[in-house]
Amino acid sequence: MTLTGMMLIGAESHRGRNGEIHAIDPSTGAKLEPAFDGGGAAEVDRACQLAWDAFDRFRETAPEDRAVFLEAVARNILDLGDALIVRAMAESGLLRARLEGERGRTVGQLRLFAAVVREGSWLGARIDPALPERAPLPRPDLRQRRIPLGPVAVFGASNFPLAFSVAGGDTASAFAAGCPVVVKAHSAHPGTSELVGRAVQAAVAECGLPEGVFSLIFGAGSSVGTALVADPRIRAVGFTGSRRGGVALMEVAAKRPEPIPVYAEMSSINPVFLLPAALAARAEALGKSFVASLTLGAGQFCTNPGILLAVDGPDLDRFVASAVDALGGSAAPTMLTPGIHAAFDAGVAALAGNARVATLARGLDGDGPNRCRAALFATTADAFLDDPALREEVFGAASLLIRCPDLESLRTVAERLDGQLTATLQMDAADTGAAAVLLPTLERKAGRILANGWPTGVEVCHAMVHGGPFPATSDGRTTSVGTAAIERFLRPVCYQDIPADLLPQALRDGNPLGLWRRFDGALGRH
Ligand SMILES: NC(=O)c1ccc[n+]([C@@H]2O[C@H](COP(=O)([O-])OP(=O)(O)OC[C@H]3O[C@@H](n4cnc5c(N)ncnc54)[C@H](O)[C@@H]3O)[C@@H](O)[C@H]2O)c1
Ligand SMILES: O=CCCC(=O)C(=O)O
Repeated sequence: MTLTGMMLIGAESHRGRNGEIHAIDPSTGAKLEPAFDGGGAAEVDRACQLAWDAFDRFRETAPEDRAVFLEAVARNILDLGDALIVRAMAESGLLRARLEGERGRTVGQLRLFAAVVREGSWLGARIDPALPERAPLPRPDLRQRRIPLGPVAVFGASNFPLAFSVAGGDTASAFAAGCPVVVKAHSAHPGTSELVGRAVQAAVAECGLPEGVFSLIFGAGSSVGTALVADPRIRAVGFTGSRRGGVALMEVAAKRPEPIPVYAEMSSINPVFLLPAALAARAEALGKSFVASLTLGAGQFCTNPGILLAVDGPDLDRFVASAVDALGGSAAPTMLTPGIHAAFDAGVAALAGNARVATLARGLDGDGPNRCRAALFATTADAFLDDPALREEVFGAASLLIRCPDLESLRTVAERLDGQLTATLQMDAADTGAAAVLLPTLERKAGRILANGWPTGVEVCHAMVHGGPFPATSDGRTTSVGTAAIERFLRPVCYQDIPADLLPQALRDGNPLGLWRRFDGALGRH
């Protein structure tokens, strides 16, 4: 497929007039062709109107039809073949194996949501039949199902050009819920976005859905994103990116005459607790596996282990020696964009220049622009508690070890942490007591708690939580990965004494969709 540089507004390919966006190959610094047209208020208005016009029809598509649509998107992405991988490699600096894996995750995610849509429990069907004889008052017939919120604005993320972008988890879960989607493409990978966007656009047409189910808009800067979130026809937002960007969009959404939910995944330093017995038993192995997680994909994961906490002593010294050795020999991969590389270098320079922080190791330098030289720093619990700057995310392969005098201080530091996507315990059986003391704190701080693993690499499944209290996300009640992500885009409606032929299929007598429903309190296929 030849790239055109045009936006996709419903079924049309559309030329924009608001400047040009060029992808940059971060491994060379070279501009990539073609130029992509920037959109503006006119494109936002048209895409939102089409999305609104499509909403009532799309939300009442039969579960089977919506599932077939999600599967068509997955198939069309695979049909793009190697051209998609080659373009994504050029635009992101990510390696082929990583992007092929990410494509598998993206397609698998779409198919998983198709299965969820077919299964139907997301409809949350409940029926409390009328009790006309009840005294002192009769009960009316009450039936509840969940309906989609309306058109969703999705912001593609720079660090997962497939799995968190145009047809990534936000889009898949919004489609599954029955919401049309308007994507604001990330300017780091416009070609990848156009390719995937065309795959989605074709699926909409193949499935006979209204064209406004999907649009894709480009735009440098903040104006397109701001206009999209402010548009009254947009009813929810999915975002993965910087804390600054996410908070700005939360403010736009909150100031609307009708505020809407923003599901922004923003900033997390993912603490890892190295508990004493685990350190005593396997400090060297932990040092190596930590560096493997830290340097994966140049550390450009929101789940990257950005701080380590441990009780100081000889076992921690063994961990440090092993980690320093592994990190000192780690190559310098290309980062996603010059801006992300500059932010990483600035964050590392700030830590290196902090009088209460020691630089333990730096990775190898690399030839070429935008290289990520991994970094490991150390500080004390007191310094960490005193200095809020030490709690900020440095996006990339940088981590800070907090040497704590004892387990009590480990817990004090844990209590001071901001909200996190993950918290990890490296523990052996003899650490169970210490872990049990930390657990209530970690539950309050994080969306996912791991034992003896590393936080990078998020499973897409039913039990996953990729979320957490602010600033990890804007709304810690939800997840952006896994099938529970569909919940973000639904709301309940109760039908009281509504005549049978007006009821939605999900709530009709005889259960025509064969759903699991809660009937008078009992769950079953009633
Ligand atoms: N949490 C994560 O997973 C994650 C992922 C990628 C980047 N980041 C962080 O974000 C930094 C910048 O990277 P990025 O470009 O991917 O993220 P970003 O937040 O700058 O941009 C993400 C998207 O939001 C839009 N946007 C940003 N600010 C906006 C505003 N004020 N109003 C309207 N739209 C706005 C951008 O145009 C882009 O489409 C990185 O250095 C890193 O610190 C975090
Ligand atoms: O960067 C955010 C997502 C991280 C992720 O999905 C993973 O670690 O697999």
